[in-house]
Amino acid sequence: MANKITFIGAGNMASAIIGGLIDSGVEPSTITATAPNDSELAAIKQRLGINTDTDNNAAVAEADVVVLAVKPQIMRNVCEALRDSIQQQQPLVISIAAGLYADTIDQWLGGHNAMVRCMPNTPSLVGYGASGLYANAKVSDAQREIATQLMEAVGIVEWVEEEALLDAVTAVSGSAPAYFFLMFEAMEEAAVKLGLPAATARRLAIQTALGAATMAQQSDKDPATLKQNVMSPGGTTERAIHHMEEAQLRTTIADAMQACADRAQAMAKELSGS
Ligand SMILES: NC(=O)C1=CN([C@@H]2O[C@H](COP(=O)(O)OP(=O)(O)OC[C@H]3O[C@@H](n4cnc5c(N)ncnc54)[C@H](OP(=O)(O)O)[C@@H]3O)[C@@H](O)[C@H]2O)C=CC1
Ligand SMILES: O=C(O)[C@@H]1CCC=N1
Repeated sequence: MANKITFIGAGNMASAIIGGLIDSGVEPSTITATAPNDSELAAIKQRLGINTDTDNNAAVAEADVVVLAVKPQIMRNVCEALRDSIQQQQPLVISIAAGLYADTIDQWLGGHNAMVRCMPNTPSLVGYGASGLYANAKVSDAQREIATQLMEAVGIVEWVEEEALLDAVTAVSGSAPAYFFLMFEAMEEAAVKLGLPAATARRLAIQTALGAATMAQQSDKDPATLKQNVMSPGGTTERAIHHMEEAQLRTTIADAMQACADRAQAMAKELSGS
């Protein structure tokens, strides 16, 4: 693992990764996070015991790895203000921003940087993250290994060799925790209509998702077979699944994921000015 990691931005995604890193045994004193707002930083410092700074340049000065974790829309200003420090320090730069090309960020940072683009997701907080990674040509094998170790500390890692595939990663894992949370909301609402107390419904739905995910992960059977094993002929599950297929749930999911990937691509074009 790298000696010193600095996160530029200390919001939802950065704090999920930092929380996961600390739980996996990374020493909090080796991590620094920045944000413009002192009170937000005080809370994260107290909760996680890491270093914090409102000065991005100072936080980069001794970093081996700099994780860019601000919103895509402000990335340009943040990077241009960091250009001299990054050029001097030459850290491995990892951007977690959706829809921003490695080349675009590299240019904003002055060029010739070792850049990894990472698409993580928020379950990193609990060690169940799923991250897609892409490296530009400046990234050495040793730096790839550092990026792998960093993100494996909070979940699984898949490398892609074509940057455009990160848009698909965004659709299948980066944004996808929200799809499952929507499913929990919908199942809870429906179960309440069926008469269950909300808290009971929520517990049952979440535990069932956990069980299904764990089975799908551990079993040598594919999801279609596992689904079939729940569907007794003429029984209850068959009726529910038939309803979902009739309502074109698969098409809805495919369209939603396409919209997600399209949005990532459109953001990259808008924000790079191309
Ligand atoms: N949320 C998610 O599930 C995922 C997010 N991402 C990517 O992660 C990035 C961050 O998203 P998310 O964590 O959700 O966003 P948040 O808004 O939660 O976090 C952004 C952080 O950046 C800070 N910030 C704002 N301006 C500056 C600045 N000039 N210098 C340093 N820090 C600054 C914010 O501080 P303040 O609050 O004070 O403005 C905040 O701490 C985005 O690029 C997004 O695309 C990727 C995958 C999943
Ligand atoms: O919604 C977004 O734009 C970010 C990127 C992936 C998850 N959240």
